[in-house]
Amino acid sequence: MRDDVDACTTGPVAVDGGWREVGERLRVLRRMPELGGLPRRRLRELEPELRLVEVGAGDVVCEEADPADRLVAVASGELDGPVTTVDGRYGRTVRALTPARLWTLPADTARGALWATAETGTAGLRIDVRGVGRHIGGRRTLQDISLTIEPGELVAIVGASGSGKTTLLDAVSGVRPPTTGEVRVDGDPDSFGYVPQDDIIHRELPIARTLGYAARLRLPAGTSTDRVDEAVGRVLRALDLTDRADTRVGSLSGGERKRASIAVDLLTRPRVLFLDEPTSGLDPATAADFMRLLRRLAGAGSTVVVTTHDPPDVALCDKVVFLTTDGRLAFFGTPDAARTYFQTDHIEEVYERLADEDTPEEWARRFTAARGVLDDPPAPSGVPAAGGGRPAPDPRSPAGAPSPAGRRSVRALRQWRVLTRRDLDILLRNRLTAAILAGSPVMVLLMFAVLFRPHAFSYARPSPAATVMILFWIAFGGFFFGLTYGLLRICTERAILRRECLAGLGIAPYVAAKVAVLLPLLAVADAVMLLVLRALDRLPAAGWSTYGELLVTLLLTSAAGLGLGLLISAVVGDPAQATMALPMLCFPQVLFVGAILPVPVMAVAGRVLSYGMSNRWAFEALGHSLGVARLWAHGRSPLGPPLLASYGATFSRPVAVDWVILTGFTALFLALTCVVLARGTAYGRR
Ligand SMILES: Nc1ncnc2c1ncn2[C@@H]1O[C@H](COP(=O)(O)OP(=O)(O)OP(=O)(O)O)[C@@H](O)[C@H]1O
Repeated sequence: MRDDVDACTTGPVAVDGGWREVGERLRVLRRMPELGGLPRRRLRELEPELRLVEVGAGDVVCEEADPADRLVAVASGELDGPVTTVDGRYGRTVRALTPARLWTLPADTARGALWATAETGTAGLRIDVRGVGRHIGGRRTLQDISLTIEPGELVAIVGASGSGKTTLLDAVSGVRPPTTGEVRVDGDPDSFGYVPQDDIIHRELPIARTLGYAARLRLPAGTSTDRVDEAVGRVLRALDLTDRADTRVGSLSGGERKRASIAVDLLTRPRVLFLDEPTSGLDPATAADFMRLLRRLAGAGSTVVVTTHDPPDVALCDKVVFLTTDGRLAFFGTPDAARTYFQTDHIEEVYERLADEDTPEEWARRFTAARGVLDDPPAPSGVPAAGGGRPAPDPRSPAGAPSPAGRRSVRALRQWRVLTRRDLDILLRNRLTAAILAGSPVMVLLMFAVLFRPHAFSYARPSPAATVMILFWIAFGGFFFGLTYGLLRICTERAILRRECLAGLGIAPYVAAKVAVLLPLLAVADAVMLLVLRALDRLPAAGWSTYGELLVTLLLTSAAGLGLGLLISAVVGDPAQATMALPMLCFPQVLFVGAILPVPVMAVAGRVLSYGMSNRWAFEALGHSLGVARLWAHGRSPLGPPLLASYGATFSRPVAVDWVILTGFTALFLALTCVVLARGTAYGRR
């Protein structure tokens, strides 16, 4: 985006407004609706950027091809239409109808000011990286990196593909802590943003809605709805996304999605912001625009660290980190110092030099020797300047990386409420998922109806073998619904969760929100299953209390299935693995439940395993509630008594005991889910 109005119009020439111009500027800025509400201090910062220009009749004031290029206030004369706003809403060519005098301000500058004003944040943080290394799968992907990033600096990490840029960013940000060395953050970060390479916002929701939920999760408890809307509107304006506010994230272009992704972290002004290749996939103009926005964020005080492949990005940064092809530090300093150090005019040539000349060890050794005379600031007292120092961890950041302690202002209950609403919103908007959730119980019910004959529970002509199968498959149905409802819920949004944990989200509210949304749906599916099977006479006539008991049992087995599904979803890496795990989770719950083979008849190992099957307790509770022992013993089927003998005391346990066991399974699975997620998200431990 160009800063100079003369560059893209046919006529405008800057004029000297004399002493009156100086007094006029602030008044003009205040009149510009796009800047309404900016504090006087910010307007004063914009003042020098405002220019008075003259255009002749018919001259182009603003070109369609350059939407959002500038803001214009007409001092005298007439234009043939409104000029582009800061969010680029008009985007049309505007000409002067008469000779005119105009005040012009680069829209990029205005956006930067809006952005910097988004929150009255405090200064950025200083980050000391000392002797950081990382081993992945027995391989050293990062080796002995030591550098200091000052508050408010924009720093680029560059290097060849596979050189360890993302690994370094993750280590510095704490997303994946280093295996050796440490990262110290000077101060207690209460705002910490991380924007990974992938799109990591829910694709189902419109961008404004996504930001609304993100704001409610990030802004302090008690923030009013108006304030949330205001923050969302401001960030949308600052990132040129206002006219896409109601567009589903999945329907945005790649560049728009990138901006939407960073917008989430700009709702609260982060003191430190890490971005992994934020400009990849953007056209050069958008990429430059984006980097200038980061530049302004750093200018407003935040510390910003990006990885990038694009040399033009580096030019806008205060410092650049060059990595050798095997993850060593080849250089750290200003871009100008880099050109001097590598004796080249162009940053892109550094890549070639690092790849083709000398070994990575030699580059690293040379920089270690040279860094004393370069512009790397001296290490703070007590911290070695480079090369594997291992000072004692900073008590304020015990993990050797920024701690989340300061960001617990959003209470767990509030997080749970926001996440529950968001999960429900996502579920309802994703029609395919909603159809599968509603459709699978219907399909299962249809199969039951086709499989079982009516009257199996009739006292006059019971069918003991059929009653066993009906009980078992109902129990399994409840378990299966829960399992499948939970299985894809976490693994599909793992990156989003990791990012939200960095912003202060608690794991427990996250898991509790999943349960809060899915359990009522499961209750409906279970109740419908019982009602339909009763209506079709596959279940016996019995009082409300009996059916109430059956429903509680089914809901508890569904809850256990849901807990197991969420646990597996937390453990696996992606949806394909979760889907592959499904049969392995179902088989034991069929074989070791005691329906196909009664527990007393099983081999010892099978009997032991049956204790760990939640379905076993559901099956036995259902049998107890429906009085199958009495039916088999005294019903008119000669098969009943011998069958009962093989089942022994299976159905004699009080239902309440089975309920306690089923509740225990659910609690255990959910607790394990939280533990797994906390271990998998750097800041999830809370
Ligand atoms: N989970 C992992 N398992 C195994 N190796 C890994 C893993 N993550 C990264 N690596 C390896 O570590 C090295 C550095 O990876 P990293 O993603 O940090 O590089 P990069 O410089 O960011 O690459 P690019 O520019 O292509 O994104 C690579 O060789 C990569 O294959």
